[in-house]
Amino acid sequence: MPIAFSKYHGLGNNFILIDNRHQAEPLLSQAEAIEWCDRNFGIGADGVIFLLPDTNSQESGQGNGHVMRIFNSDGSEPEMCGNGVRCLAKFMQDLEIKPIAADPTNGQPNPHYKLQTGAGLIGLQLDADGQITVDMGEPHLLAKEIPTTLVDAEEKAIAIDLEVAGQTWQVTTVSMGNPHCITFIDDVAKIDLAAIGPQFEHHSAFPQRINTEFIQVRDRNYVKMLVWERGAGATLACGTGACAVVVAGVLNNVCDRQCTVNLPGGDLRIHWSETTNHVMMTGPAVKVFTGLQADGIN
Ligand SMILES: N[C@@H](CCC[C@H](N)C(=O)O)C(=O)O
Repeated sequence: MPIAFSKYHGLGNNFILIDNRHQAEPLLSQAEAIEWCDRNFGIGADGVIFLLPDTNSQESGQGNGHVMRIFNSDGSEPEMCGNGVRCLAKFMQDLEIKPIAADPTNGQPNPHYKLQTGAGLIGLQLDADGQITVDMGEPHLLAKEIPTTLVDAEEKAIAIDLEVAGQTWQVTTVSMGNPHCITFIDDVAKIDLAAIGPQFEHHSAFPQRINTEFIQVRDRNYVKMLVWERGAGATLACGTGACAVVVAGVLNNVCDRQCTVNLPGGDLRIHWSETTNHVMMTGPAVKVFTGLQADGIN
């Protein structure tokens, strides 16, 4: 049976989405995901995202019965994806899955979905202007949570020197469920992403590899970001990365908690709440096309 799929993007970070609600295992293997993501011989994408049933949450009454899983374009499985989860919220709307009703008395001014992910239960608000606001949960900062060997397991790596490609970079590491290494620099235009990105990704200080964000601060509320993603390479945007950047910016005292992150694909609005410690991310999600798997790809 050919598999039906849809293509969505969040600021150019693009994904193949599969309605996988009828079975608990993803319809594609990790090897097939590599073929589907190939931009020359496949559909082309930064990753494949599956909307799966969540029998546990249905039983416990948590969430509204769905799970997100994602494979990167190299077939690896990350814990979380910020742009991907917004695309999935749009996909759920397009599939006419009923959202949970707004409840302003309970801090929920808009209809929303709840999804289980590798980073825990995520709340997705469907904003009146068509954007999606995601409660990305709390950042994790201990070295053992990233993981990184840059400092002792129970310590935080904030503004630590790291040697990469014969240069010393000052880095801060943050987990938004998945691992990020952030470095603040003078000018992102000077970065040769294809040359330097893989050297960060595979550095021995990061046993589970790493996503790397190169950041130029324009002012405390606006930064410019280039990203090299673990398992996907240079992408036009990274939602978890933008959240990690604002957390790192606050910890390094170069950003405010409310900050716009400008990426090659556009802007994300990030707010790291002082009261809840949760990071909120607001941005768009766009449907590009739907299709049916052809014979050419497995
Ligand atoms: N682009 C995503 C992150 C996808 C996962 C990442 N490549 C990883 O391996 O951790 C985002 O928008 O957050």
